[in-house]
Amino acid sequence: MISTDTKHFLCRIEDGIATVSLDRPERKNPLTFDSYAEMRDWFRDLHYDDDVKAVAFAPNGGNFSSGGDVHDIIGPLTKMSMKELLAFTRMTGDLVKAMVNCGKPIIAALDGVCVGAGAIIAMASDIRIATPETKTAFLFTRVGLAGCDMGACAILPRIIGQGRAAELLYTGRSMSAEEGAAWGFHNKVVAADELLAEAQSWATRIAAGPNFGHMMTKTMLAQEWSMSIEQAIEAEAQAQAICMQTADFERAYQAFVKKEKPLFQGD
Ligand SMILES: CC(C)(COP(=O)(O)OP(=O)(O)OC[C@H]1O[C@@H](n2cnc3c(N)ncnc32)[C@H](O)[C@@H]1OP(=O)(O)O)[C@@H](O)C(=O)NCCC(=O)NCCSC(=O)/C=C1/CC=CC=CO1
Repeated sequence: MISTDTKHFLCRIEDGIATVSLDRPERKNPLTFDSYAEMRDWFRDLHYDDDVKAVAFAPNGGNFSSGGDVHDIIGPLTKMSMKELLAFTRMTGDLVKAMVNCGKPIIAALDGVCVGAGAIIAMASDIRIATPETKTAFLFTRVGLAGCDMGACAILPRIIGQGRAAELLYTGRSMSAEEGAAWGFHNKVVAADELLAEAQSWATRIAAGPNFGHMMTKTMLAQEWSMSIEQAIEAEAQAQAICMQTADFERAYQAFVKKEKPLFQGD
């Protein structure tokens, strides 16, 4: 196992899975200016890291994240110029872009508090596993802001539908794990003591697949929403043709012929 902890979050890499978590459990893991930027840079770099095939984004101390740090961020924001404010809001949006553009599937393990920017990180992940105690709230309106933060109005309706997204983003109310599962936000709900193993098991299963193909799937999942069906079919034709030139595609064929299970290597 390799430990690549950063200044603001914990990171362990084992068998191609990076398990990361925010590291301020005593405050339920809020994000500071620096931790947003560090995480954005980490996801940007991860796209090019061949040692990591998938990410498990874990809670710490029973909570996922309490969102933007009220003392480090919310206070100072009230005194900033428009130029400084825009630099901040663009930087936070860049974290979501980095997650979406990173070609590695991200499995979020959500427990306890998952609010504000924490809910956004959950939303920007590919798969979400929760516990019965998980409470997810896009509570931006509760701090006097618009619900449309970091791409929420584009991404959340795709996951749970426009009406439900509107409800959560206008009211800032908490979505329970049960509701999240019924609405398609949570892929699965498990007991808290099973959560991390469950998320890592999803990550391991996905990492054992054709990683180049996964990168294409992730890219297409993100990009095809703004395409016509014709454009989407053409984009997938091109993506799949490229995948047909990979060694993993050849391996799958050879394994089928030999009646074996393919061992994908991501090339
Ligand atoms: C609902 C809560 C998250 C949790 O409530 P509860 O379980 O009762 O726990 P508490 O006792 O309130 O909290 C434990 C201690 O942690 C401190 N704390 C909690 N949240 C934060 C935070 N976000 N920043 C800093 N510190 C936090 C809390 O003060 C306690 O410490 P003490 O014991 O020393 O007092 C509840 O805590 C809560 O509502 N927290 C605030 C949530 C919030 O408003 N988050 C920010 C939303 S906005 C955002 O996420 C992002 C942006 C980015 C983009 C643009 C603009 C703004 O913000």
